[in-house]
Amino acid sequence: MTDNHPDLDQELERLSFTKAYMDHLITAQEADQETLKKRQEDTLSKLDFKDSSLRYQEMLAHSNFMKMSKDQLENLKHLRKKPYFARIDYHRKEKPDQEVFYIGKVSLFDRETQQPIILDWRSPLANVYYEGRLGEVSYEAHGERYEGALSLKRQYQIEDGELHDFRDIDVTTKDELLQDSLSQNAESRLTEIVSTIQEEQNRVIRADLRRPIIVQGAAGSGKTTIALHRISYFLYSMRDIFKPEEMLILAPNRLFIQYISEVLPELGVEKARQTTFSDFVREVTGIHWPVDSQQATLMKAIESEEPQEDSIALWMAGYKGSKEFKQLLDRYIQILKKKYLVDQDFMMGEFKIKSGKAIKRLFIKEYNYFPYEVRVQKIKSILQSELRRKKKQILSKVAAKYDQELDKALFGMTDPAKRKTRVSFLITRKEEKLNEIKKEARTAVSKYMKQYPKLKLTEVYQELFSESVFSSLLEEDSESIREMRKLTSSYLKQRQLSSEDLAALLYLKSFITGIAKEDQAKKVVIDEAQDYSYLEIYSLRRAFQTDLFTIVGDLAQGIYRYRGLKHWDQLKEDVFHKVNYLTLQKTYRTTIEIMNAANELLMLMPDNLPKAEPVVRHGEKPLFLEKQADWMERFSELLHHLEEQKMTSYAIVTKTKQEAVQAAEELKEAGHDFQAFHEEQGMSNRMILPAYLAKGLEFDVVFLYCDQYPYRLTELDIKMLYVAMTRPLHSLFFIGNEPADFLLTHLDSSLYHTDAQV
Ligand SMILES: Nc1ncnc2c1ncn2[C@@H]1O[C@H](COP(=O)(O)OP(=O)(O)OP(=O)(O)O)[C@@H](O)[C@H]1O
Repeated sequence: MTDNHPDLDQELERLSFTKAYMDHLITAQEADQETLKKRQEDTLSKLDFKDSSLRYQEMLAHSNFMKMSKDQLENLKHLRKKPYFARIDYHRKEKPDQEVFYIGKVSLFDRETQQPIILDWRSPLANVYYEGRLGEVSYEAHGERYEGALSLKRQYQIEDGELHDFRDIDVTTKDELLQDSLSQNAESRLTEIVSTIQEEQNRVIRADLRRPIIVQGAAGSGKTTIALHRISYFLYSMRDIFKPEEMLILAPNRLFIQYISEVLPELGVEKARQTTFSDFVREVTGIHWPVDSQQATLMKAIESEEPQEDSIALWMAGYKGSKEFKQLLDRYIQILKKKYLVDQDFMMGEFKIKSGKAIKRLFIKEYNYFPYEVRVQKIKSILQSELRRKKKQILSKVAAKYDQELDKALFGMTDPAKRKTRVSFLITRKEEKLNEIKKEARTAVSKYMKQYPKLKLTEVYQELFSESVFSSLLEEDSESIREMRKLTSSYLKQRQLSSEDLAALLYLKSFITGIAKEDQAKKVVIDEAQDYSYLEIYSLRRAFQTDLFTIVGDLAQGIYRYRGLKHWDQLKEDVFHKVNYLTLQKTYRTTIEIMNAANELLMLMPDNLPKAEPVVRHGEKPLFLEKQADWMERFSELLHHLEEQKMTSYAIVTKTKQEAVQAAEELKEAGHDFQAFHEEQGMSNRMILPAYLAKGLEFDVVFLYCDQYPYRLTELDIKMLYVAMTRPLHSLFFIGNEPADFLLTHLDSSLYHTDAQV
């Protein structure tokens, strides 16, 4: 603690003042709660079964309000433990004096003076703290730029409402709070980092919210964390326009969703919808056929002896995510569209209500922006209302015509017998005619609408792969394409899908029916975006009709490269307009020693991928442990030693799923209980999982384990190894038969230890 700092008393006083103010608010809120509860009980006691639904609605509104203020109360109590984490002293040019601002997770205003007691970290002025060095600093708010001078940036460590420490940051001192935060242990969840957001990260969070953003960030550079903070910033800045439920977060798998979900309440974004691409498409299309996951395709390819280039499954996955396939779908969509081009006149009996030309025009031109089925519904309403309008006119016209004839007969015919017959004929005929018209009117619209097709998504997709349709759409032909058609066709016949079909289904659906209102998202965040195919992202963009995408990923970790994005230009050029492209090069997760080894591995890859720059934090070099007969004892010793060092979360990462299962059994026999991976089971502090599932996660200690499946010098294996090596925060071990199992022989031997050396 900074015991003899001249500002210590002032800081302690400030904290007490803030806490006292919060206490005052808490007491007031609690009293409000009591009153509300009483009122609710009162209403309830007076309620009887004859009461109107209005009364019930009133009660519901009441209880919602109670819940809201209960949440507010909980938040306030939680906040009291750490009301703020930083302070800035800022002198805005046009103000007479310098002002002091305390920055916290949410703002708090003095109710009487309206002065901020705490400034929200997302507020425009707080940007000065993240961006600014001491000296001249400006900030932008409500479209205006304010100039000023920053004379102090101070960070606080407050725990349970007690001030533990505070430090001033200027250009020369390193950000110690960041160092402290990084040396902590990994819980089985992601944490919130508002107090230590770095400049390059802040730029991503606050980048123009109305433009799509793509972030290429190194492993551990904070992409996931920053993407979530950007949503929080988005919701704060656009709170009048967007609701949290309108946000969609797409994560790579369910395990990952569990991993991020706990940080969401802290950031106020827990109501954002979180799902995977596969679950999302299945839900919006309502297709619940079994789907072969992309992991399954990857695993099969990894476990098989066949060279990956020869795998038809991988080739198919690549093709079905490609731009070529999208173009083929576009041609198919044109064929489907033709089915909707009805151009018959809309008649009610012999009366024309609307010309076929005008109806077709509505479909092609006026309603161009809507999906086909929506256009059809709109045409239906137009026809209904025109019919209603014209029916009246037609009925009175027809009636008038008969009345005229009647007049003629009554007053023009002299022979009474003939007149009688004629009049009675006309009266009956008039009645009949009017009834006929009314009857026609009742069914005219539905009869006309029958001309429009009723397309079923699965059937449409199946039809695409029929030989005649497919070959008519194809620009080039090849053996692989023909095989893909046949395989897909027979798969679909068995009512089965592979995950690569989902993007195409979503794409087709967006043209045919569109996405239901409740499934619409106004802002989309895609994590691990390198693993998405071109068509997956294109179909999402098309389905939501919005450009508000935050896309974060790392091409170096693109283990699904056969299907995923090869470079970001594909999205920048083709999918979005005016993309903001940013990079995150600094990496925060792991130590310099681990990152150096991982960086060197990257160099084995053909693409010229930029190395990640670790922030200054040292640790042990990775250690290779030979899997000899006594390896389990050595492993137990290591675990014991690491536990003494207070490491809490451990993962054993294998290359294949099969190896993970075998290793889990072997370890269990030796008394080490590591939870075998399972997407649904969630995170634990001792896990064993294949590399593809470890993507995005982190642990204090990682053991890369390899017995039967050594990593080969292929792009896919290098990337998987890279993903696995960048998971630990503190320590990395290789357990295998020889260093070559982990391609260590291709790295400089000074980058790692072997068991014999220690
Ligand atoms: N500014 C920061 N202050 C403190 N910790 C940070 C900061 N930025 C990132 N971290 C920490 O670094 C780790 C990596 O962050 P995150 O998982 O978001 O990175 P990522 O880029 O998504 O990683 P990967 O692509 O390897 O999965 C997390 O533990 C996160 O809390």
